[in-house]
Amino acid sequence: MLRYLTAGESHGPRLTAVLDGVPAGLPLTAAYIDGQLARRQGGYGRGGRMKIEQDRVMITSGVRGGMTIGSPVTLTIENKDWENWQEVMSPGPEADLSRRIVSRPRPGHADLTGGVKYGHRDLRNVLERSSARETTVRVAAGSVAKRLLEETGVVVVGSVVRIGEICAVEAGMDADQLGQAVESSPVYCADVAATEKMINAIDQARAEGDTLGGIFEIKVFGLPPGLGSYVQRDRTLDGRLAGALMSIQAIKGVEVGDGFSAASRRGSQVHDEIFYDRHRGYYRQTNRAGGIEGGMSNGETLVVRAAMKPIPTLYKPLKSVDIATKQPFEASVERSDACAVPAAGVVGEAVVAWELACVLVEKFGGDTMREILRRVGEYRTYWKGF
Ligand SMILES: Cc1cc2nc3c(=O)[nH]c(=O)nc-3n(C[C@H](O)[C@H](O)[C@H](O)COP(=O)(O)O)c2cc1C
Ligand SMILES: C=C(O[C@@H]1CC(C(=O)O)=C[C@@H](OP(=O)(O)O)[C@H]1O)C(=O)O
Repeated sequence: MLRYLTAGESHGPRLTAVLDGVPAGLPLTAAYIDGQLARRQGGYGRGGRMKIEQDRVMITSGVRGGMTIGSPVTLTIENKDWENWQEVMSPGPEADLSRRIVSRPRPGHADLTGGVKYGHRDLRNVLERSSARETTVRVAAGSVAKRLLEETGVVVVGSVVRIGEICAVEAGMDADQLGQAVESSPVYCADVAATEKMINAIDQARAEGDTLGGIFEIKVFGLPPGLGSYVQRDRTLDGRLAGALMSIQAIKGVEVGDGFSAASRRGSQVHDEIFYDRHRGYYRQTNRAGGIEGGMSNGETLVVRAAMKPIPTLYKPLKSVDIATKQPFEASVERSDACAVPAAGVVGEAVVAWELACVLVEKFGGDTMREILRRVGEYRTYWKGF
């Protein structure tokens, strides 16, 4: 069984993840994880914090000589901003808790409800952990899953398909084409014409003190069929993926395949007819189901989308109430992202990769990559001839 926990505050010294159940014999380097971390930092629309951070992972257990050894993998990432926050954020008695107190909750953030729930009158104790800074180490964990999937021939590619009102046109590219198009775009969008409009929309929102949300899409190529299950509802692959994507800060909707639009069409216009070819095995001519039927991968490309709300911290003030004075105020903001949909897409890849690695390891078992690869190969042959 694969599992992990993360820890760390946004302005604390570092973020940590401990990954348990990673099979032995997986080639893994810090450089590979750093590449994914850089992608998360790179998307257009980020604020001042990304100019301070240069995320790099330290692997402090579970890997020797570039290869996992089966014991827990510990990943840590430093917060460079910690230097500016030591007096406020120090875990020891020397911390000056009277400085930078937050008593003004932001609408749309965890501040107010988190403060009441945990009894914090200084809402900093809430925002430090609710912050999406935590997604840094989730991307690091997801990178290990991505590596595992790559070894089995599975490729996960995320792309931005909407920023605010600007929508990208579906391009129908294969894994390589899509990956290259996305990587070369400042907003990780495969549609070149839409990209420019998206950048303009972000710039305009920022100039007006406002923020933008959008939609990213994750496609997974080469996934073996039969991952997930229909036999218990908490084992359904779509259920697990939706939960993982919804757990990302500011994600408010998830759809699989045609998702919400399928609700308005007839069954004959929605379901993907089944065909068989001796060389290809079972296949579909359409993929409206997005590669999942009955809670299991069905061998077609997996397609999931997630909708992100606009960033809640606005330069243009929203009304709120100071919890110390109970007086209304209009929030003042030090810094914030204007749009983080491209970054969220990279986080989306990571959480999807993690869930897929979990169900793959559940189905094919094995303490070693060698066992997993052999079983995946046998299963793909079995499926074709079934
Ligand atoms: C990559 C990323 C960056 C984010 N950056 C900010 C930010 O700069 N300011 C902000 O207020 N919210 C930001 N958010 C969103 C908040 O973290 C999120 O809205 C908040 O934790 C409340 O959770 P909820 O929106 O899921 O209800 C970001 C989210 C992601 C995924
Ligand atoms: C630090 C990251 O994102 C942060 C997520 C975030 C929030 O409220 O979620 C608020 C901002 O942090 P700060 O208040 O320190 O500027 C973002 O920069 C990151 O993605 O690495």
